[in-house]
Amino acid sequence: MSFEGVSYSYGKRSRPALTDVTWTFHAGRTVLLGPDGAGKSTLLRLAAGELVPDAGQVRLDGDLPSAPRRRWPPRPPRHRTLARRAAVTGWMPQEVRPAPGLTAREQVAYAGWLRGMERAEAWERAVTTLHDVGLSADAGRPASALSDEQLRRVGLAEALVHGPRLLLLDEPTAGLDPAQRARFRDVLKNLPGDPAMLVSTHQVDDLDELYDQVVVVAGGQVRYAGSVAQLLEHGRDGRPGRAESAHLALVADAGDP
Ligand SMILES: Nc1ncnc2c1ncn2[C@@H]1O[C@H](COP(=O)(O)OP(=O)(O)OP(=O)(O)O)[C@@H](O)[C@H]1O
Repeated sequence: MSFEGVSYSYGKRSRPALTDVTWTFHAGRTVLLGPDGAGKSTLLRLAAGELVPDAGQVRLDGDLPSAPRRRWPPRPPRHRTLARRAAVTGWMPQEVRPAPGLTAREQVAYAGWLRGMERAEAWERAVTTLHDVGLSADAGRPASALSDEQLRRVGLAEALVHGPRLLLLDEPTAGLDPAQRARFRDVLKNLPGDPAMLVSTHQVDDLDELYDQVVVVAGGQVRYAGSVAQLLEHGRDGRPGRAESAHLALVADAGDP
């Protein structure tokens, strides 16, 4: 997936959430870092096809460019592009909500159906996907009765059920305690098929356990894209291996608080 000169604003009067972002996602696991309001969620939502750029293009490998948002009426190729992106990507937003009245299995199967799977296939795949995220025992429970951490795993299963090539996860471990975070990280590490991932987070203590690439976003721009090992060399406090200081140094360089 590549971003080519992508800009996005939520409204005419608001400051752009992303400005002229050019960046290419490479296979593997990439973590997206940056302060609050940096533009991480916006970048992920553009990657998922949930938002359409004001300017520039977000492309899957070899696909058609997405038309700029303000071109009207939208042309059929754009719809085909977005439909394909929905099939190829799996998207987990920051907040996973329980679907009222549905069990965990029904919620995951419904997500599969929305992504174009046959009903029977989605129903069966919901079982294997819930197994993959360690929730087999809870598949028949109402989603609303699950803990916050279990609900995140339902959200992950929803993102995975249709077998995407690229997982896009927006702060999947925010608000979890350290033990829950470690459990969620193990689930991500051991997913069958080892899908490519782009994951935003504020947790920087254990980056190298899961990720190989890092992107740092600040002020709506990509300030750094490279390997985790290279990022760690950016620390200013003379303590190599400290992702926290390395990432803060980059953000400070960008003039952000
Ligand atoms: N729905 C929205 N309407 C208006 N402005 C928005 C909306 N969503 C985000 N923004 C603004 O766009 C900018 C980028 O926000 P975004 O959520 O992408 O940042 P983020 O890096 O994901 O932040 P966080 O780590 O707090 O989730 C911010 O200035 C934010 O206030």
